[in-house]
Amino acid sequence: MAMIRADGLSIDFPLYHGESRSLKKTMFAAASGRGRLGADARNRIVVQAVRNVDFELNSGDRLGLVGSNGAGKTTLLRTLAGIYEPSGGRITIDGALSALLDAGQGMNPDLTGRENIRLRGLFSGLKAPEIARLQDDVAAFAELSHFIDLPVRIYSSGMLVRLGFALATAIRPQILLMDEWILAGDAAFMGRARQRLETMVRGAEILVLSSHSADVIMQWCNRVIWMEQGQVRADGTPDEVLGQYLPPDQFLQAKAAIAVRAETSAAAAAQAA
Ligand SMILES: Nc1ncnc2c1ncn2[C@@H]1O[C@H](COP(=O)(O)OP(=O)(O)OP(=O)(O)O)[C@@H](O)[C@H]1O
Repeated sequence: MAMIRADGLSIDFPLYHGESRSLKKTMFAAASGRGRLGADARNRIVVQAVRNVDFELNSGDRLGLVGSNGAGKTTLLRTLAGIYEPSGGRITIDGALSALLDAGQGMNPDLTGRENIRLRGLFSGLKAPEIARLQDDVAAFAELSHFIDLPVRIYSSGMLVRLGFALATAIRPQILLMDEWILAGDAAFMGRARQRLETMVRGAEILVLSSHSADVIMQWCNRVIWMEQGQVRADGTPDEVLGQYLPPDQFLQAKAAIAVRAETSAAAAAQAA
């Protein structure tokens, strides 16, 4: 069973040369009222990107992170991925984790798509027949046709997203972290990506997704944390949290769009039956 727990988690970024008295003054003045700058134990000025955050996620939780620019969503994801060390508090993670934080992350741009898949398979300890299956699965899902045998550096951003997503979900992680770059995929890909993710999460895994799109959060998540200035402002179901986070008209619009989509797919399923 997968699990993630954050206890009193804080992440500070020191601002170098912060010892300078005039810079300190300027920074504190610039931040007055926002409360995002502080000083660490060595009296350096720090940006407090995440402050005292607590949550626990268990198998089946699909968490959406929302909040304005600079709220701390990406920093939180990167810390869960092990890229940043907490400055305070702790994170406990139980389960194999895969992070999709940048399109092209972990890929060698000079290798072809197929070679990159092979590399990832080798890195994950797979044997030759398993790597061959992985290559088939990823190539089929990413639908890159002949581009799969061309260097990744010539891929469009959408192609890179398709390959990255297919790869990250092919070697079934128990915990998947995603930043919103996945939205660079086109509508048809997004539909297939959601299905693949739903199958994965139905197998009792955990998803953490940061996005500015209420639509995506409503479709993909069953829990939402609203972050502001590095802190948790609200934590609950998508309806509870997005109802507070979004202006009323935008919330109703997003709900209506989801309802229409559900009706359309139910009608399509009935027709196919
Ligand atoms: N490497 C860094 N060095 C210094 N400050 C940083 C660094 N990374 C992020 N920050 C600061 O931490 C705060 C949180 O940034 P973060 O990128 O986590 O926000 P976000 O919620 O993901 O924003 P957005 O929606 O714009 O992507 C911001 O004030 C940002 O300037």
